[in-house]
Amino acid sequence: MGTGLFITLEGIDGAGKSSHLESLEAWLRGTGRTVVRTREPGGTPLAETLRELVLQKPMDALTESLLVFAARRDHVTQVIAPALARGEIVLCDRFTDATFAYQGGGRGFDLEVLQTLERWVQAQSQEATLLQPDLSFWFDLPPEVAAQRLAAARVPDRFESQSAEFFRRVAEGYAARARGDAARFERIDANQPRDQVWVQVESALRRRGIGA
Ligand SMILES: Nc1ncnc2c1ncn2[C@@H]1O[C@H](COP(=O)(O)OP(=O)(O)O)[C@@H](O)[C@H]1O
Ligand SMILES: Cc1cn([C@H]2C[C@H](O)[C@@H](COP(=O)(O)OP(=O)(O)O)O2)c(=O)[nH]c1=O
Repeated sequence: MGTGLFITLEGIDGAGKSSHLESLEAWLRGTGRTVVRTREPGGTPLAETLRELVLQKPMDALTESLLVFAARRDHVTQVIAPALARGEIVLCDRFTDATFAYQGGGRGFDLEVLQTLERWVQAQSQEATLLQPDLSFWFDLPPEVAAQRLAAARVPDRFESQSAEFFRRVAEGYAARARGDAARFERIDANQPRDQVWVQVESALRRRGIGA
């Protein structure tokens, strides 16, 4: 892998990720680097097709996990790894932490199976390590606040229409993942006005020497 930078945005639905993506992308471009903005599930024609299925069709948790990891495999090989090898910044709306949070936490699916799929999909040729983000922003917002924001905002998809209890488990899934890899995560207190949320994002970037 080259000297690229892999940044992901995570959090429960309604936590405010999309609201900050554009400013984040613009800020990163302002550092003079090329930015590839993408999302999961999705980011390639095949993965976007799989996204439609995952977001719309009923299926069990193993099928869901296999489809999000199949989408991820295509995305990693076609888009993410090549961009990082060119030294670019990849800014991705969700990645594998979302699988551990939604399929693992929310749906209660076997974390060991998810770890196996993660190893298969994120193995890097000729390297012992897995491809992982360099930095993951975790927009942390109480599920009841996220639900209030979403109720005012949009028609729910298959995940957004889940119960408050589901999102409490998703949030716990994110918390567990963040505990397991504390150096990679920046927890953002998303229960703040937008400008205060942005201040936290920007100061984390500067603290890590990105754009300094
Ligand atoms: N800091 C904030 N305070 C109040 N409302 C917000 C804030 N950030 C985002 N919103 C609103 O909450 C809703 C969900 O935000 P969004 O960015 O779409 O979340 P996500 O992409 O994480 O699902 C949107 O209607 C958005 O305008
Ligand atoms: C990446 C990923 C997303 N998801 C879910 C979380 C979201 O509810 C949904 C799509 O995410 P998102 O792009 O945040 O939705 P929106 O465009 O509506 O803001 O997919 C999983 O369940 N597992 C995964 O591995």
